[in-house]
Amino acid sequence: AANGHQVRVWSRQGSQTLQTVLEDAQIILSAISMIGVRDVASQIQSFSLSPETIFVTATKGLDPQTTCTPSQIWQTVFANHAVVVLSGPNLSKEIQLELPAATVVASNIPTAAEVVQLVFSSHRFRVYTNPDPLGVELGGTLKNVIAIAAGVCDGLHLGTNAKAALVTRGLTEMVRIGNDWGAKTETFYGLSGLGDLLATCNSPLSRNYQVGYQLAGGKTLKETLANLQGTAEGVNTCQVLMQRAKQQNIPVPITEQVYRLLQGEVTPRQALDELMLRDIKPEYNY
Ligand SMILES: NC(=O)C1=CN([C@@H]2O[C@H](COP(=O)(O)OP(=O)(O)OC[C@H]3O[C@@H](n4cnc5c(N)ncnc54)[C@H](O)[C@@H]3O)[C@@H](O)[C@H]2O)C=CC1
Ligand SMILES: O=C(CO)COP(=O)(O)O
Repeated sequence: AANGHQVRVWSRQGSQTLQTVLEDAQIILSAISMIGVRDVASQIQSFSLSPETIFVTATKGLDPQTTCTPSQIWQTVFANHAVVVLSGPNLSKEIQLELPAATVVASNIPTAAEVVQLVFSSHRFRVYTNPDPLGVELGGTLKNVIAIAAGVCDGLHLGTNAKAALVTRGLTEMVRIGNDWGAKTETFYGLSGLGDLLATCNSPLSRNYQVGYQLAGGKTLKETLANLQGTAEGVNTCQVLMQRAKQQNIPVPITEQVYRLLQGEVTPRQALDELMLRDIKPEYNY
């Protein structure tokens, strides 16, 4: 809107129908939480859209049934449309305050990513393109699980060394899973991976971080989620990730402890001990 584009917003709480809001849209941006993506995509499928309409997805989650990413869902439903992933260290409260931020847009159709880059770039929002949509999307999605762990780390007052180790080894875990999925390693070292890790693992504005912090303070997951404003996608993502890591035999020790903590199988302190007492090993298997 700040760039002079006509913007219409739809939410299921609003008075306008989805069809009215999407009429003649050149770009459709979805920031629906993961749980609603498939439902909203199938509603839109029955509308008549211009073949030029570009879909942009900002959701950071994984489909529990299929392990599909949100962009894979949009692309399956709208096979003939360009789909662009938008992801980065973008805590919405800061963007609302017009503080400077950067993000990444990625698509299999580079010209579509360039259109979206132009539309969203402003003197307060710097947008980079990237040719690896899967990596960009997985960066934003997988870091939510590490942000829960980072909240636990701070909630237990484990110190800066512990946090640095956790985030760094968390990134290694993200690269491992991402590579197995087909994403490029470098993408995870960019804004949508490392960048988003730095933002969400260090900010109480992150809902995923808040979940970990509250659990470390002795709250149950139910109590924590009941008091949370917005969606902490990492809770569901962690389940999907564990399932996939087991199937593919990928070592994900941090994700596994977050999973066990969310299931109530370990306390935050036990999860910490389990991580610290693992077999010693080289940092990388070159
Ligand atoms: N791409 C990026 O840089 C960022 C992405 N996100 C992601 O954006 C998504 C939304 O985050 P927030 O806006 O903070 O969460 P939120 O919980 O505040 O909003 C999600 C919205 O989705 C709606 N929704 C859920 N199911 C629906 C359905 N079946 N039909 C219609 N609407 C439905 C909810 O009513 C809610 O209004 C999350 O996946 C989050 O991880 C969040 C921050 C930055
Ligand atoms: O992804 C985000 C910012 O980039 C938002 O993080 P949370 O979903 O943890 O609030």
